Amino acid sequence: MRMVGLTGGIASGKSTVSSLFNHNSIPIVDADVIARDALKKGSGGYKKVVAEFGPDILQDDGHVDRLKLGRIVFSDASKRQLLNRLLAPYISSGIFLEISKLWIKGHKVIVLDIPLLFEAKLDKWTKPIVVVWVDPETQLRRLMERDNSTEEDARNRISAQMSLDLKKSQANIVIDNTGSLQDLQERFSEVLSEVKRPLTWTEFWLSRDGALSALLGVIMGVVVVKKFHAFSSL
Ligand SMILES: CC(C)(COP(=O)(O)OP(=O)(O)OC[C@H]1O[C@@H](n2cnc3c(N)ncnc32)[C@H](O)[C@@H]1O)[C@@H](O)C(=O)NCCC(=O)NCCS
Ligand SMILES: Nc1ncnc2c1ncn2[C@@H]1O[C@H](COP(=O)(O)OP(=O)(O)OP(=O)(O)O)[C@@H](O)[C@H]1O
Repeated sequence: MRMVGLTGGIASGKSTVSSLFNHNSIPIVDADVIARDALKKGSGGYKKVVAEFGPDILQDDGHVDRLKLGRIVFSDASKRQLLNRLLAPYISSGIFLEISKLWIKGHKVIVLDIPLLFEAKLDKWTKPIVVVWVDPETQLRRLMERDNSTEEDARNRISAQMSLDLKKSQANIVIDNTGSLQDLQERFSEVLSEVKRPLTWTEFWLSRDGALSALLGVIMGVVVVKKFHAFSSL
């Protein structure tokens, strides 16, 4: 199985690119969705986070006030590290579970949309790594427009992540998303054909069909050797 890593900076356009993959029948594992589940009221992650951050981060209905928690962690690196540490086991096991489900279904190519792919050192499990890059002014503008946030909040969120230029330098494929959605669609078509090229042997053996072929090969090998032994001892 080929596990494509999709990452970038906040509001650089990862979700937009991941929906293009989805429209082309390539399944997505979305770490933001898994992280949201990990903070759902009553979950293990929720309990740990509330125990550490206190009930002040809750809304009246008991759900986490994400805007409030976001303001706290994106303006304080130590609080952010604490939140990351508390949620990391739930997020990584959630990612593993989603990958396993797709493996069982026999998918050959999947995309892991993980904003903190490099920061969480998950990059070593994915190849190729696609980084969605935008120039800093466009990133700030799109983030403020999308989240209806102040410049200060937006800048805090951007600086909570590894620099987008550093991510770009570690990518196998870069999508420059500074232009229009039409430009993005054109670049995406090139990327899609790269991502869909035939699997390498390693990727094939890591897929469900490859693993089953290997298992079948071993079983047949054992049967042939046993038959040969039985025949030669006559
Ligand atoms: C702090 C929280 C509650 C804010 O929620 P909110 O709904 O405002 O933002 P959302 O979850 O949609 O995240 C938006 C983007 O913020 C960035 N981001 C999220 N968490 C982090 C983090 N810990 N460090 C740096 N950037 C982050 C990502 O680019 C993400 O795509 C939430 O982001 C959270 O629980 N973060 C910790 C979990 C995590 O690490 N998520 C990223 C998955 S790899
Ligand atoms: N090429 C583009 N032209 C104009 N707007 C765009 C373009 N690409 C993305 N956008 C818009 O920019 C915003 C950020 O994009 P998107 O939500 O895909 O980013 P993201 O990287 O997934 O963000 P996050 O890290 O917060 O999950 C969205 O409002 C999206 O509609």
